[in-house]
Amino acid sequence: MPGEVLRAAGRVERIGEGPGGALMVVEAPVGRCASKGCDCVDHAQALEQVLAAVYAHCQDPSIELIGHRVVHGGALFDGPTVVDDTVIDRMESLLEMAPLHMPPALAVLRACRERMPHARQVVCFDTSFHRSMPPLAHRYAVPRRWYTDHGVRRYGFHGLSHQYVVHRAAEMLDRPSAQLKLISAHLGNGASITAFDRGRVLDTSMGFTPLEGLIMGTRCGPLDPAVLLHIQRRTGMNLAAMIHLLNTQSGLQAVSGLGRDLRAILAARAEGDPDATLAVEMYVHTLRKYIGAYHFALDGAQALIFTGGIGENSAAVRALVLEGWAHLGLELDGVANAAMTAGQAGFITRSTSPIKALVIPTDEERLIARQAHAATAGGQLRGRP
Ligand SMILES: Nc1ncnc2c1ncn2[C@@H]1O[C@H](COP(=O)(O)OP(=O)(O)O)[C@@H](O)[C@H]1O
Ligand SMILES: CC(=O)OP(=O)(O)O
Ligand SMILES: [Mg+2]
Repeated sequence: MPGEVLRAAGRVERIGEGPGGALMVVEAPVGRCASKGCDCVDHAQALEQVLAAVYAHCQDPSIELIGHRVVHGGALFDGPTVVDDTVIDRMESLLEMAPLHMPPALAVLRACRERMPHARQVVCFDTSFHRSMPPLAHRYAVPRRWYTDHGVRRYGFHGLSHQYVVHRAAEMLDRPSAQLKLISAHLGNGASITAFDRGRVLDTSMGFTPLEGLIMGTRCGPLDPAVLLHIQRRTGMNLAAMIHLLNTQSGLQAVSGLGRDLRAILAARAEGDPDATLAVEMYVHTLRKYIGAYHFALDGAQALIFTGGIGENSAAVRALVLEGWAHLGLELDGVANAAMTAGQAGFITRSTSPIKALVIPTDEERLIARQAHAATAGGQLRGRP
């Protein structure tokens, strides 16, 4: 049906729009994604559900194009890319750089190629939007050879989400994005914040992998790398095991002791649980530090965007982050903030506030659909060979 969007278990959508036949968008999930209607208990189950949804569509000859969200494009991909064997090989070489995300994405990509050979596939990368980031932000101050020979730099992630909400914010502010300085906070299971400077990314909080930056559901965010050496000396644990713990057993889950779902942590905080209270305080404190830093790095942002499961749905977190900034020119409208409903986009600052704050539901799938169409228009192939 034209215009129809089917949201199956996990993140498979069939979007019946655009030129030619139907298009399916696949986002292999990382863990529980309850806010989008998926009831999986763990990552393996989520992957199983996505594959089942792919198989359910595989007899459908009208699906001509499949768009995939892929988290890491490294230095090998700088835009949406039509998939062939070489592309798969290059993606294989990036597996280690996003260990939570790349294996399921590749598994789903392979399943789609095998089961739906009639469809073209396009991979759309979280990293592409951040390719415009200047060296002052994307370089780490480490030995030069790490950069030139080993690709050690800030890549940045959630680019599909940041790009989508920046575009929507420009519409809502009625100004071209080339004139806007924006801060976009994507707060989901993974979380990152991006400073957008009049058409390009100035800086973003995730780094070489999606581990750096903000405190997340199960990821640590800020950490002195010397901690790894200290723990290795004291416990004998190897580096791979530590990185695994930093990805899966850290963040809100580690501090609260209550798992990664911020809803449960906020509920425990309301009951006076000290670990839950500390987890929320650390989460908000880290976020406020980044917002302050980016506001100054941009020489003054015009608007701040909240998106992702937490950014879109938690008025409490938004209030904790934004309270007390009137002296900087951001006047929270507490009533508008509390009144925001799921799926709604809108302003949560007073109309007189010089700096605006907006809630914008992200739609990575829609941007993937657009990018997949654009990448296949005229048989054009993008990305470095
Ligand atoms: N009302 C809410 N209050 C606080 N947190 C929420 C709320 N609704 C959803 N969340 C959080 O959003 C997270 C999921 O965000 P989402 O962006 O959908 O995830 P993902 O990063 O997997 O795409 C959940 O783990 C949950 O902690
Ligand atoms: C890059 C990343 O962290 O993605 P997600 O939030 O989907 O885990
Ligand atoms: Mg997400």
